[in-house]
Amino acid sequence: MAVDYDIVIIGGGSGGLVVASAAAQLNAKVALVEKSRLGGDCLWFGCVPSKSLLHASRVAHEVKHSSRFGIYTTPPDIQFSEATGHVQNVISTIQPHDSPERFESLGVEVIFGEGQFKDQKTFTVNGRDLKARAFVVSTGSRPQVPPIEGIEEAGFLTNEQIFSLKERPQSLAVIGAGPIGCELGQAMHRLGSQVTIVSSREQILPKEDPEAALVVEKQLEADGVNILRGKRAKKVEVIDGKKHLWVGKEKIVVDEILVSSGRVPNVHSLNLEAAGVEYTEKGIVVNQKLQTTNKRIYGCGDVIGGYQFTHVAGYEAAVVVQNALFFPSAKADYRVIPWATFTEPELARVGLSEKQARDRYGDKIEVLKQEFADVDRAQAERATEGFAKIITTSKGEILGAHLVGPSAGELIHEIILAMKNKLPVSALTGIIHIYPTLSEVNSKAALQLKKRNYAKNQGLQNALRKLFGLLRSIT
Ligand SMILES: Cc1cc2nc3c(=O)[nH]c(=O)nc-3n(C[C@H](O)[C@H](O)[C@H](O)COP(=O)(O)OP(=O)(O)OC[C@H]3O[C@@H](n4cnc5c(N)ncnc54)[C@H](O)[C@@H]3O)c2cc1C
Ligand SMILES: NC(=O)c1ccc[n+]([C@@H]2O[C@H](COP(=O)([O-])OP(=O)(O)OC[C@H]3O[C@@H](n4cnc5c(N)ncnc54)[C@H](O)[C@@H]3O)[C@@H](O)[C@H]2O)c1
Repeated sequence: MAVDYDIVIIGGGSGGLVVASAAAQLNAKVALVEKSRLGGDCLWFGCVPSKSLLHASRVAHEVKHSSRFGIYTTPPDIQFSEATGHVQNVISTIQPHDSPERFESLGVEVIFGEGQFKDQKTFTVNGRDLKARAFVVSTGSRPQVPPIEGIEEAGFLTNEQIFSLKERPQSLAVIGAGPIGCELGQAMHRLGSQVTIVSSREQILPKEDPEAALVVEKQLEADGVNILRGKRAKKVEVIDGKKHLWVGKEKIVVDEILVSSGRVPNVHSLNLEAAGVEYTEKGIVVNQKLQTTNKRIYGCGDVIGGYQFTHVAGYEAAVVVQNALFFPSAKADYRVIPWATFTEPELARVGLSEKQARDRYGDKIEVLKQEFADVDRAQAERATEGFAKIITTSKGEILGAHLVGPSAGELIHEIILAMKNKLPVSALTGIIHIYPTLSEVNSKAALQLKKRNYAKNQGLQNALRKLFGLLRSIT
């Protein structure tokens, strides 16, 4: 039986929009179903507003601390509503790229509505039955609200409200010390809120290299952020307009609470059961080809769990386009997935952690660590906290990298390129790095393997000593 569409995409965010534009540009017949606005979390409540708010907060911090460069100012007057106004302006500037008009001009049929699967082959929206050769579920995720007694009654903020606040909460408790909690905790503190971060683990940013996370933690504390480690928020009560939050045996009194304690996949209103699509509380179950348990239905982005990043949703979208429109042969490859947390200092990672590398390769690994303090450009800018740590096999194959420090999210890309193309770590010393740039942190880290191997090679050292002695004697 003929169908109307090559592909129907449910959810128009980072993943769904990439599928839609690529498929339409390949001349496929495409429908995109979106329940609210195109753009998804990244544009409206995620990457774009958080990086914009972080930038405003960094400027405030720089101004406040400019005397270390001999520049004296009065303390900055932070107009919070203008800082969030800047955030909204950035969103408005980027939004046309994700607009329905742009997608319609590419040939995508954009349908606004919240639909459901009717059966294995049909998605119904606004009373219309959409039949397609393939479907993609890319409905993203939403904040997980932890089981804290009284939280619903007391009220709280998530990433869906914080960027449109007009008034700065004088004090803010941030529940969760993952990337959202650390980025927004630092931004809000630098913009004038008194922030307390509640971290369920001893280590903030628990998915990161412990030494690297410690560098971020020290900066947060130097900023004045209060961090409660190894504790969970348990109960909240409103007394005289203030929120009293019990964290273990401690009580903190704040004006507002930001919940940043993880994400849940948006699966529930889709009637996935009717389509034979299995899911767990982590997300829709997919195979390596990103097919769900119904082979005609694919999943990509946050809704399938895993790495919840815009660039990963985009990568998965490319795999889905190939498999859904043509022959399902492409497999998602998660070996070289980078990400960064945009606190100051930034923390960027690709590949294995030191522990994962040791678990897999035993002691046959090398940990090449270079502090930013030995990089002249970092000294010039007094941004010397942090390091690059590159983990390799003894032969120099790059297994992972962890950078914490100025512009770490930018600097990691040459390592990603080397790793993806299976270049040895020596490739990072094989190109000339411009002096003085922060990127020297990578070449200096990489050079350590050469130095280490030379230091171990007594035979070569003796031979060179003899050779130079001979050359001197005959000159
Ligand atoms: C505060 C914050 C900061 C972040 N910062 C970064 C960052 O710096 N870098 C980075 O890489 N990632 C970042 N992320 C993560 C990133 O935003 C997500 O990984 C990314 O948006 C996931 O894309 P997606 O397509 O899966 O979901 P989304 O982009 O959220 O898109 C899902 C879309 O589906 C729609 N939808 C939901 N249910 C339905 C339904 N039933 N029917 C129809 N449509 C539906 C939604 O309205 C939405 O438009 C951040 C996230 C947050 C919360
Ligand atoms: N820069 C970026 O790329 C960026 C920025 C923000 C978010 N993100 C994405 O969004 C995802 C979600 O971020 P997130 O920070 O919400 O989640 P997360 O899962 O990474 O961290 C949340 C933390 O909160 C803790 N927690 C849970 N309940 C708690 C409680 N009651 N009290 C105290 N702590 C509690 C969890 O143990 C966890 O460590 C990230 O994993 C990432 O993929 C990316």
